[in-house]
Parts: sequence; C-alpha cells; structure tokens
Amino acid sequence: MIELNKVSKRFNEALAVNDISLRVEKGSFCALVGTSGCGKSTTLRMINRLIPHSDGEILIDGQPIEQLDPVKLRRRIGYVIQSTGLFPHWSVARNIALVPRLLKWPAEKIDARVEELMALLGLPFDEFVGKYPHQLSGGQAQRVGVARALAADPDILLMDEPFGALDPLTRDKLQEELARLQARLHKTVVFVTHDMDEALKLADHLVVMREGRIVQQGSPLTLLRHPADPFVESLLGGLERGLKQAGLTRVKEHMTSLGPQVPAHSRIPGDFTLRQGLSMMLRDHTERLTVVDASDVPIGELSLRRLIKESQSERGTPRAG
Ligand SMILES: Nc1ncnc2c1ncn2[C@@H]1O[C@H](COP(=O)(O)OP(=O)(O)OP(=O)(O)O)[C@@H](O)[C@H]1O
Repeated sequence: MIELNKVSKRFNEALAVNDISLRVEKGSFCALVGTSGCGKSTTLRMINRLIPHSDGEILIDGQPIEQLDPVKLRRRIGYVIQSTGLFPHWSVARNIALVPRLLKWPAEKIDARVEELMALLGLPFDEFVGKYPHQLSGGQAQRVGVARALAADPDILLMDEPFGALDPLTRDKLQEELARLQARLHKTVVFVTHDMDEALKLADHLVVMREGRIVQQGSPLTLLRHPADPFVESLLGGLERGLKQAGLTRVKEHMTSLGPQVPAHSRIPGDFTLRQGLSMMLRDHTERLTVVDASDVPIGELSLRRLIKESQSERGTPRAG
C-alpha cells in the first residue's frame, strides 16, 4: 500500500505539489489525471524517491520512504515512462533483464524470466530476443519497457504516460493488455495520464489534480456521477459524461425482471455495457431491449424510460470527495 499524507514539493519557491493526501490500496490501480504541469509526474517521482518531497510523509507498506534505501526501493518498484528509457545498445533480452542482473539472480533464472515476460507481453521470443530498441515500433518498445518494469516481480508499478506517444489503435490495444495483465497480477499501480478516457478505462481509483492540488478523488463512477466542480466535469467530457458513465456499467445491472411473456425486442447480452445498450436502442429505433445470458436465454429487460428514472433519482445522492 502507498500512502501520501499532506505531501508538498517545492522547486525553489514554486509549489509543484501542494499538500496532497492519497492512499493507494494494495492491488488497486490509481490514475492521476490533470492538465499539463499540475504535478502528476512530480507526485509519481516522489514515490520512488527520484525527487525528494519537501513536506509531509510518504509511506510504503506503512514505512516512511526516507527510511528505505533509495536504490533498494527502486528495485522494488517497477517504473515505466513514455520514452521507455531502454538502453539503445542493449538487446531486448538484456534490457528486460536489467533489474534481475542487478539483483544477481542466477543466469538460468534470468533467462527463464525473460522468456516468461516476453510471452506475457506478446513479444514472440525468437523474433524479438536479439533485437535492439531502434528496431522496434513504439508499441513494441513500450511492451519491452513494461516487461522490464515487471522483471523482478515488484509489488508496485509506477507508470508515467506510458502510452502517450503511441497511435490511437496501438494505445487502445496496450491499454486492454494492461487491464488484462492487472486482472491477473494485481500490482499496486499509480498511472499518470492526461487522457481521461484512458484513466476511466484502467483505474479503480481516480485522482484529479489541478495546480499541484487534488481537486477530487474516488472511483471512476463516483466522479462521473458527482463531479466536484466544473473543472472536473469538463475533464470528464462535459456532455459526454453520461455516455462515459454508461460505458462503465453493465446492462445486467440495470435490467428489470421479465414478465411471463418474453417480448420480441432486440436482444443484448447482459455483460455488454449500458453504452452499447443505448446505441442498440438508437440503431433499432426501440426503447426496450431483451437482455440475454451467454446462452442467449432471456434473463431481463432494459428500458430507456426506467434508465432515465434511475438517473433522476441518482441526482439527489451526496457528492463523494
Ligand atoms: N526539476 C524541476 N525543477 C523546477 N521545476 C520543476 C521541476 N520539475 C517539475 N517542475 C515544475 O513543477 C510543476 C509540475 O510539473 P510536473 O512535471 O509534475 O507536471 P505534470 O502534471 O506531470 O505535467 P505534464 O502532464 O506536462 O507532464 C510544473 O510547473 C513544472 O514546471
């Protein structure tokens, strides 16, 4: 677990990070979002002591980080950055093996780990093991960067705009793969991005920063439902907010039970998102859909009228900060 209590960072007189408190539970995925210069990267770099904090305390598993040896600490924490930071004259295998070598693992254990990580990150071993960074596409280099960060199996992963330089399709694909990896590995992740859609897709805890301060934090759905102020609302896409929220909920969470007769509406699997349900209603000119399970057996009904009623009653719910 990572805890920041009233942490600030001053560069000369300028406050880059101003009195922030934040808790990232073990195994959770926290995204720091905000406009350029709001202090996201500085926050991340204070966690692995690349930058010392000026005030407050930062704890890792309950221990203040200044009590931990910075080199040992960094080996316990995987770090992925936008420019990958791969060594240009080292092969893919050697780059991935960086930390295990520093930790003096036996050669066979390192080789096995490199092979395992390349498979995990979708890099065919024979094709990539001997390649050098300049022979890789941006997406492949970023996969190597993630493999390297995971090499010594750290509990914590810090990621600073890792997909920022990639084209939208490659970016989408790597986001999906990261979500899949996280579901399997349960790392404690702090992920910096200025792309709210990326944050909504990946995070279970969202932290919005502005001018060095945290303006709101909570689950993606909480922020979408109850943005604290117009700034958070505009970051969340203003008018698009409703659809983004619908993209995070499943049809089956909103269905009502079926009567004795199954109506002949279009069918939608219960695991589809509400956003897909709304899109289907528009496409098929209907206000109702029949919800089905994985075997196409009807299990409920989705009604536009009821969805609107639900969202009206949600409006009265208090805001979470
Ligand atoms: N080493 C440094 N010396 C002086 N000022 C710095 C230093 N590093 C960052 N800053 C300043 O601290 C503030 C926060 O920077 P930071 O890089 O953390 O923002 P960011 O939210 O990550 O921005 P971006 O999304 O553009 O990367 C900025 O005003 C920046 O100019």
